[in-house]
Amino acid sequence: MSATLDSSEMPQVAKNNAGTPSNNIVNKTFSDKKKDNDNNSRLNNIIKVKSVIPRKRQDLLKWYGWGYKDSMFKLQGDMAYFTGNRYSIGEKPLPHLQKWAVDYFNIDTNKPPKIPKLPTSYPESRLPGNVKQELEKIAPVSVDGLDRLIRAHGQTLKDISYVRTNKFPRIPDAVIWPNSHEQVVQIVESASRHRFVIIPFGGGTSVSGAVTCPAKERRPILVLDTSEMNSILWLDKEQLLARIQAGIVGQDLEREMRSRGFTVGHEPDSYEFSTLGGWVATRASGMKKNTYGNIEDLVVHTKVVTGRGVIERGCLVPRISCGPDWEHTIMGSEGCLGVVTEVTIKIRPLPAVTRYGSLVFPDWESGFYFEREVARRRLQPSSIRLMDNEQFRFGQALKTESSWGGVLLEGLKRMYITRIKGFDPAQLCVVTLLLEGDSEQVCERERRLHEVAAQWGGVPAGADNGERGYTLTFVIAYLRDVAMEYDVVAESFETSVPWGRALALCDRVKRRVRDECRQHGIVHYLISCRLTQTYDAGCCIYFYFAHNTAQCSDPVATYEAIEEAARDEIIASGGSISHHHGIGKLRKKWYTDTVSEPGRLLLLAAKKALDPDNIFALGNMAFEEGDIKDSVSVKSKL
Ligand SMILES: Cc1cc2nc3c(=O)[nH]c(=O)nc-3n(C[C@H](O)[C@H](O)[C@H](O)COP(=O)(O)OP(=O)(O)OC[C@H]3O[C@@H](n4cnc5c(N)ncnc54)[C@H](O)[C@@H]3O)c2cc1C
Repeated sequence: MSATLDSSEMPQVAKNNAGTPSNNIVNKTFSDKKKDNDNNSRLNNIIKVKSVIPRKRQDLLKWYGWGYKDSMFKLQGDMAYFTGNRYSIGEKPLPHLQKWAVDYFNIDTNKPPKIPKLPTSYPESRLPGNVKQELEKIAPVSVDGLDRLIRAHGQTLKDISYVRTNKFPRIPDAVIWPNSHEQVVQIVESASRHRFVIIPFGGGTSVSGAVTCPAKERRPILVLDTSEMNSILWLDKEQLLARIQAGIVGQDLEREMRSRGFTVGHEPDSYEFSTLGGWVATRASGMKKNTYGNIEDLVVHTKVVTGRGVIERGCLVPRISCGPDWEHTIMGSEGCLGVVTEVTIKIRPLPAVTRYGSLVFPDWESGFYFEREVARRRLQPSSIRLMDNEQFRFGQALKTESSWGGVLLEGLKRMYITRIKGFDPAQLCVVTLLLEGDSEQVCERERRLHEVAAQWGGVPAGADNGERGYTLTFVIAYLRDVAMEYDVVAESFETSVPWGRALALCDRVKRRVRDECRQHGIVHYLISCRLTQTYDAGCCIYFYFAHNTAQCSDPVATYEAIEEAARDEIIASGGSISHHHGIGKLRKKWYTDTVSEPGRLLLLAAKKALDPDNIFALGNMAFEEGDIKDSVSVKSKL
């Protein structure tokens, strides 16, 4: 195997600071043996990546919400704007956003925004002093209140509401930052000896409550922050593979790969902050999965530290017919079976051409049938997304220009679409496209897509609109913070569904949400959806729901009750518990209906086999939350 490495930086060889050999957990792993063979060429070229995100995350990121501290929506007078210059709409007035927010949510912009105050006190750490000292010999440890608070949660509405009001029933007792697989082995051994709980923490972007501390846990909880484990261990240009530590953040990974002429191509909307290990642990899906695959298609090999030892396959092969693929037990295990420390992942040469595109359709059904036909013919470009009319209008509200009507409906294009084609602006829908490949492939694919679009009344609406659609994806995540400042709660939920049931599902879920709002006395709300991924057998539908909380004594509980009703409707309509957001604690209720009893028992058996002491007591999926009794309950169920 000819391995070519790119960095001249010296390796960060893992140190056992405690000075004790790792005895309990398997000492020599398969990939160590492999390293012995390839040592000379690989070890000298480990690339320690300098992450955009510092260890003190709070220096760069908001402690109470989404993303960078310097990036947020602000309402001022009758104008809205987005601060900072990290995103294309930064520091530009958004003349339509405030009117849109008032129209939909009846917000009172004269009231001062509710900006949360940093807590002044935190629960005392329950980590015993002797254990802390032992851990400090392995890797840096913090018991600082804010370090613990910001790693007590992910990004669900409840998480963010609790962090803003300092209402968490339980936060971690300490945070540790290992920088190597070997250090993780020692930490897990220590947990086994001293009976504390470990929560693996990547980017904290979970939207399922997966990373949130189990409220009932009585043992000390240690958050194992993977962010210092972000080295590229080797990169093989011939085999198009790279072995990477699991804590690398998406944007760092992509930047490093691009600078060497490659891409992993996995771009979930959270990829600025989420990590490789998090993607594996949640079975993530990226926006360009049509070209590069979802995470399960990209991963070739994982190395995982469990309570029972290190689990990994002994060879690096593209496929193996060797019984059920247990690596799929790790993918989607949501931190409950162990810590993913290293991942071998496919890489691709950078495409010669990246082209955006957009199409306008007279209504949702036409756009939907276009997408269905594209999937039937397997014509999907890297990304293809259909937005409903509500989202089209929201896109208009985020325009930086002052003329109402929007980019899509400007000038001649506007006249063509509305007057000549006769599209109703209150019905029309937009498809955004992202095409990658060589110039000829991209042109040919675009031509064929336009041909199919024409059959469903679709009209090309230009590259700028497509690009804008994709780049705005990253700022949309910032809206919830400003919404909460004006008493609006918001969240997204998603599903996968067979083609034949998708249209009915969208209809029924929207109707159910409207009915629920009526029953809860909610007048001002938004329910909207888009079709974000397509497959041979169906698609992913992604809903946004937001409402004014004026009528709600407990806004989060009301939101959750409505989302729960929506999920019941999804399941009744033939949809799944989740397409890529995972189960966590939020969607556990539907786990047993999704997986039959033998399936649940198989998961519990895997837990018993890999984590007999219930070190990873996160309480996600089929596992009960928390305290030491739960490990017994897992055992007794078997
Ligand atoms: C704005 C926004 C957009 C999003 N868009 C997408 C999207 O397009 N596609 C998508 O799939 N998801 C998306 N998500 C969800 C989320 O980003 C993914 O679930 C992501 O994979 C989580 O990665 P993370 O590193 O942030 O993990 P975390 O949130 O830190 O953890 C998630 C779970 O994985 C476990 N875990 C993390 N690292 C490890 C590890 N090394 N070993 C073992 N367990 C580990 C944790 O214990 C936890 O149970 C989005 C979320 C937000 C807030």
